[in-house]
Amino acid sequence: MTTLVRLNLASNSFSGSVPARFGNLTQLRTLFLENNRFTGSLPGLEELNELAQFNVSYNMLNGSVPKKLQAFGEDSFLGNALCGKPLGICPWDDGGGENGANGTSNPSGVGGNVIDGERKKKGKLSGGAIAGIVVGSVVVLLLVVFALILLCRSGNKTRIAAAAVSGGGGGGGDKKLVFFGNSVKVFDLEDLLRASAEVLGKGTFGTTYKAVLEDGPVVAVKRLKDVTVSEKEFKEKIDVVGVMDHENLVPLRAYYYSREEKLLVHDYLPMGSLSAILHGNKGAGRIPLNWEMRSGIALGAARGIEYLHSQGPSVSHGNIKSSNILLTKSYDARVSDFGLAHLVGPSSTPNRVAGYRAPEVTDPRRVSQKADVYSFGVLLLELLTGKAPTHALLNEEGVDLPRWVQSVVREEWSSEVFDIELLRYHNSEEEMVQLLQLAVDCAVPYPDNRPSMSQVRQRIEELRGSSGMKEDAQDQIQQLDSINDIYHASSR
Ligand SMILES: Nc1ncnc2c1ncn2[C@@H]1O[C@H](COP(=O)(O)OP(=O)(O)OP(=O)(O)O)[C@@H](O)[C@H]1O
Repeated sequence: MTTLVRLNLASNSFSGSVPARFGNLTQLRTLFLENNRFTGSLPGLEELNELAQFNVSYNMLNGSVPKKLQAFGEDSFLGNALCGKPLGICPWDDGGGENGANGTSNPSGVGGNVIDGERKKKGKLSGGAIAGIVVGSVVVLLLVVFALILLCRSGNKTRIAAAAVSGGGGGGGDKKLVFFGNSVKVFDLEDLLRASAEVLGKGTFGTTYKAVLEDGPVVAVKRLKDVTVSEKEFKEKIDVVGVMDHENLVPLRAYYYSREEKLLVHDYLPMGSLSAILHGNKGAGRIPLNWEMRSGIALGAARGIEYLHSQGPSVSHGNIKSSNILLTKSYDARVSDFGLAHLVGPSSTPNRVAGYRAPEVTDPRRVSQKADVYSFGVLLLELLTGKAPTHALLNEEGVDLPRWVQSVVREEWSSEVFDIELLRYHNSEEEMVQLLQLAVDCAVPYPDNRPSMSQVRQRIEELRGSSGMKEDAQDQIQQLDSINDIYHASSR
């Protein structure tokens, strides 16, 4: 039978699948199977190299035309559910029946067993498809590597520009940066939005960026979130902030207000915040803050807050904490973020903010001057102990500083209170104890028992002025005792 050259079974009622054994008829030149009821897919017939005439039209075949048979015309396959060259493209293929390359086809046919079709698609990819996938994968990989290199080089560089501000975003296009007082207008909104920016951190009121303007200054830009007040009220309140002018405040240079976006532009202080310096880098290369620096920072911050309070009895900072005490290169303190607590809605209070909050404060938008004094007292405790304050109930790391100091002082472990980095300054122990007492005075639970910021500033000036006076250990113990007494009195 292998020498058979012509097989014509056309126009019978043959059914079942086309026998794969036809593939053994290697001398076959003619194979006519049309007008039968053959079902299933066509076998590959790989060995039929001599085949010149072929017809399977008007059967019930399905699947793709094997590659070996694709040279025959359309007429050879009509009246079936076959696909691929020379018929239409198979739905599971994009290359004209390439599935049949190895003599296989979809056995279940078009619209038949989809899972099987999928299996074949996955298992029998053409050379072109494989090459495409390889090239595509390499290109994607290169792009990812390139993007990673760019990311590493630029740190967390970004742009402040939001669609809303850049013009088309509905109502922002005609708005401008509003500058305060003597601030030189060396840049405009476009410059600001074009500037390369770096996220400094996310706070209670929004995200703060460091923006480096082309041929201009470096500024800190805060994108406010949850601003609840109207534009009129915002302008009134921010105007009050804008006119504040003191060497211990971070000046507000400009603001931008649109429906979608509210930006505040401050001077950028490269040394960062007291919080970062106290609690940030604990490893090698860390510059420890000595006593002189710490008491100087306490004094600078106290002067800044005293100035704010001097603007009127209802003027308070509202958010005193160590990340809002920024430092110059000579470690002078600059108080930032004043007046913002009155602009934004009562959002969830982060743990680190709650640790500074006076017990009587229920609405973070209404913080009295005495509540500022409480927060400043916690800040002093932070400076002295080196510990980050958090609220006792929310405590994850850090401590409820007033309570902790109270418990330590009660046990009379005086030196335990102070930051280990301060313990080497033996000559300043008395000043440290005095500052500790002041901190405790500020953080008493009853607002009326707290000193004013003027008194606080004065006491810091005095204790710094008394440097190197007496070193009487007995005195220090007495002072610790008096702190103890204050706590006992305040908790009664
Ligand atoms: N003008 C500035 N110069 C340098 N660093 C700044 C400046 N303003 C803010 N930062 C730093 O950017 C970070 C984010 O500040 P941001 O004020 O947004 O949040 P926060 O101080 O942590 O919290 P909050 O919003 O409650 O004040 C902080 O580490 C802060 O010290």
